[in-house]
Amino acid sequence: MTTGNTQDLQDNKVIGVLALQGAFIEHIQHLNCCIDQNGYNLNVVAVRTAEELNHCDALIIPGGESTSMSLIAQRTGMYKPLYEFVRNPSKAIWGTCAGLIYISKEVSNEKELLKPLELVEIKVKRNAFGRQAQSFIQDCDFSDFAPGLHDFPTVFIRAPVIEEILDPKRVKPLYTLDNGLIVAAIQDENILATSFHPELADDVRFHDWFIKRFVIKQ
Ligand SMILES: NC(=O)CC[C@H](N)C(=O)O
Repeated sequence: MTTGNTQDLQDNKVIGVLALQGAFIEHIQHLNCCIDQNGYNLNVVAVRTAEELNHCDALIIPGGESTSMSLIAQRTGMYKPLYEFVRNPSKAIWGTCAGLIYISKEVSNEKELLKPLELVEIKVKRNAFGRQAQSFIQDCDFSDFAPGLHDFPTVFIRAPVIEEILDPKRVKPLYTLDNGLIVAAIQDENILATSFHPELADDVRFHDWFIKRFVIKQ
């Protein structure tokens, strides 16, 4: 019998972090910190194989280099398992930076060799702020969609932006910078895309919001 309490909702759910390339260790560390701080009954695993993927209830695709991530996925036979997994509406999916690019439907530039999962109905522009030297951190107030998430130190490293929402019925923008660039969006109720790297901030509140909103659905 489910009492409907948080414990039942958590019951050993597994959050996978795609570990083919990029900042997957930092995501794992942030998630485990949230689990330690809140006593969530959750597990976090690095995902490199279809077998590991199949045990997951959620998948985070980290920042890094999307062309490399894409080539490694193809060469390791992970493209098809990932393509199918992310289309399961019972799974929570979160792409950060290169991960946002990798789950997008269309990429408007630097798309040679890139084979995205074409999940999220958006067109993205890679390296939209310029090169590494133009990377930046700014405090953002995400409290409109994430209660209490004020003044979050938001890290943009050679970040993409969402140039166009291809299906506004399914995709809603969550955050737009003062210059009008969309840097966070949600598709349906289970897919999150962010241009920035919460895993590189010395602050786990964004990951805790992801766990509550997308995984245990508190
Ligand atoms: N920090 C990042 O993930 C950068 C993304 C990278 N510039 C790309 O286009 O794939």
